[in-house]
Amino acid sequence: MEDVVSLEAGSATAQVALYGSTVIAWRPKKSTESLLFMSKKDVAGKPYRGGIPLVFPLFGAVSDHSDVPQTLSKAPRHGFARDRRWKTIDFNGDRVTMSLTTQDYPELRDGYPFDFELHHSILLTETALECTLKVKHLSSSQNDEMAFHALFHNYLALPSQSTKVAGLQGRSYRDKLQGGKVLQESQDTCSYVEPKDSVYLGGAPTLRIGEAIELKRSETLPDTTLWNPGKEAGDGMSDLHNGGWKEFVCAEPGHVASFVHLAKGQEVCPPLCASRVLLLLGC
Ligand SMILES: O=P(O)(O)OC[C@H]1O[C@H](O)[C@H](O)[C@@H](O)[C@@H]1O
Repeated sequence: MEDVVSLEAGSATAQVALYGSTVIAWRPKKSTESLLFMSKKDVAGKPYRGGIPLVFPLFGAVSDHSDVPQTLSKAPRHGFARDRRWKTIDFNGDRVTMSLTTQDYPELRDGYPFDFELHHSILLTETALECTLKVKHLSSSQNDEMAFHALFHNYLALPSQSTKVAGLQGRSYRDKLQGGKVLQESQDTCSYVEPKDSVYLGGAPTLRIGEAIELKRSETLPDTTLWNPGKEAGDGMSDLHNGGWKEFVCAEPGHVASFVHLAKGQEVCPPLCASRVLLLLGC
């Protein structure tokens, strides 16, 4: 089985790695390069530092949250979906669906006592990339309610020093660099000039990132994290090339400010978590 699935739609292309079901490249029509940042440094055994890693079932570290249920108390940082090999269950040229299940990985139940299925579908069109994550809590679980966070960790190949994000004015946000202090966004655009690590609660369903990218998200993804490590932390990251922090901004739609509680046997779709990223200009 190939490690990477290639998608094509007219002259647009995308690549999805089985490792983490990570979209590692996305080139819409008329674009000569991928619009997704990818680090030039590869550290074996670590998730991709770039593309669109998936965060599930915990965002950040256990210590970042005051409401972590017992069932998530052993979850690794950003969960386990981004560093497991997923399985391709459907492929059709411009669309692929991959799965991660406790049937394939029974050992996941040791730290997260649920039976579940994750299905991640990626659809490419000439101008857009649409990612949909479906979460199913199977009735064979020991526990009645499965708690989780989910997030699409989009690394967009845009200059961190000049890119602005529109659509978050007036929203509350948790500034993770100030211990989670809740502030209100007064600016009509947000920038990444300083280190940035903020979880915005709500906001317009479509965010404009820079000049050319629109990020659309479903109602099931109410939060958006904006992150760039800045120079000091960025240059200290073992999996990021020197100066790499200047080459990306992360705009991450998710359900991470609180936990989703999914009853046993219940499937929330369509879709529980859907993130749509599309090229607005230049096509
Ligand atoms: O280094 P990672 O585990 O991939 O996390 C990278 C970043 O992800 C998110 O954006 C978080 O809000 C940040 O706090 C974190 O630093």
